[in-house]
Amino acid sequence: MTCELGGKHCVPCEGGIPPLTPEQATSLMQQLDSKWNLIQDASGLRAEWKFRDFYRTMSFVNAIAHVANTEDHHPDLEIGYDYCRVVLTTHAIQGLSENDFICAAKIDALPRT
Ligand SMILES: C[C@H](O)[C@H](O)[C@H]1CNC2=NC(N)=NC(=O)C2=N1
Repeated sequence: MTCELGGKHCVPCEGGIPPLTPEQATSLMQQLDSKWNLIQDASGLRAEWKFRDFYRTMSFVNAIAHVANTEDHHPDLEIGYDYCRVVLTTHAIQGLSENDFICAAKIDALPRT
């Protein structure tokens, strides 16, 4: 198995399912880059990237925006001159769903300069 998550697509989530348990989330973390960390109680996923300048930061941010719009699943982004912080959580269930891991895997696959 190379990356099962990266080949999947997000399924619209409007609630009605339980968030992933910490055990389920920890298991899925194995398919993501080691940059990603679980937020306490496995309520979200967080990662940070550093860049050489604002142009490179924004190129990456725009690529993330494309993933988010294509998958209809939207991370919280914090951006500065040379960094981008990403938090993924599924608002509708106030916790993690597989959608968060699918988006994270697709972000991992983006080219970075
Ligand atoms: C119907 C549609 O899938 C939902 O409104 C989506 C949009 N993007 C979303 N993004 C995130 N991060 N969490 C959500 O629950 C969410 N819901």
